[in-house]
Amino acid sequence: MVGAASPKDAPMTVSADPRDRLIVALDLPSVPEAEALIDRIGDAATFYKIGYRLGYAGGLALAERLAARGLKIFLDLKLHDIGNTVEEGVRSASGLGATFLTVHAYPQTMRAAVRGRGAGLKILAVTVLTSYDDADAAEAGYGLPVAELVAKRAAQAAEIGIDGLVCSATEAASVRRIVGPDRLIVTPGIRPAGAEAGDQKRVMTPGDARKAGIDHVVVGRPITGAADPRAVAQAIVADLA
Ligand SMILES: O=C(O)c1cc(=O)[nH]c(=O)n1[C@@H]1O[C@H](COP(=O)(O)O)[C@@H](O)[C@H]1O
Repeated sequence: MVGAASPKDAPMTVSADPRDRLIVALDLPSVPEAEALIDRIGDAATFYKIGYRLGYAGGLALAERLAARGLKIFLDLKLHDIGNTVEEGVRSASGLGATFLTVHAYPQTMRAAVRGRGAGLKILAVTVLTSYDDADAAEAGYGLPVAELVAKRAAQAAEIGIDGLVCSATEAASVRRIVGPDRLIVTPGIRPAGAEAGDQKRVMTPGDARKAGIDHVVVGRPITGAADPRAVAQAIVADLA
C-alpha cells in the first residue's frame, strides 16, 4: 500500500447517510433546468455534481446556493495547467462551499492542487477517464494499458496526499489495495442493468461497484434522462446499500 502523505481530514467518509453515496451529475444546459431536476428528485439525493456544461452556464453560483441549502456539491472542473494556475484556481474554488473538486492526476497538477486546497474541500484526482479503453490510451500516446495507468496514477496521488481518486469501478478493488482505506474512490461510468452505456467504455452496475469497494458513484444520463428521475435515484441508492 502506498500512503506517504496523509489525506486532508480523516476519516474520509463524508457522511453515514446512504444517499450520500450517489452523486447525481447535473449535466444540463441551464440553471432553471437543473433546479427543476433537483426539485423532482427531492430528498432522494443529497449530492450533486456540477461540471463543464452547467458550470459555464451559471452553475458555479448555483453550486454556492445549493451548498448554502445543505446539499453536497462536487465541482467537476478537471483542472490541469501549470502549477501556479492550478494552485490559485483551487484556492479560488475553495470559497464556493463544495465538498469535492477534480483535477487530472498528473503529479505537478496534483501537488499544486494540494497546495491550494482550502478547509473543507477534498481534491479528487481523475486517473483515466471512463470513456477510455486501451486503444484510446494508446492513441493518446500512453505506453501503458488503462489498468496499469490507473494503478500508477493512484499510487502517485496517494503519495502526494490527494483525498480521493476518480476511476472506473472496474479498477476500484485494485485501486483500494494501492491507496488503502483512508482515501475516497469515486466512480462514474455507472449504469443500472439494461441502461445505455453511451460513450462510457468501462462501466459497472451500482451494486457491483459497491461490492468492489467504492465510496461514491457518479450517475448522469440514467437519471437526467429518466421519465421518473426520483425513482431511478432511489433504486440506485437501494442497490448501493
Ligand atoms: O470526473 C468525472 O466526474 C468523470 C470522470 C470520468 O472518468 N468519467 C466520467 O464520466 N466523469 C463524469 O461523470 C459523469 C457521467 O455521466 P453519465 O455517463 O451520463 O452517467 C459525467 O458528468 C462525466 O463528466
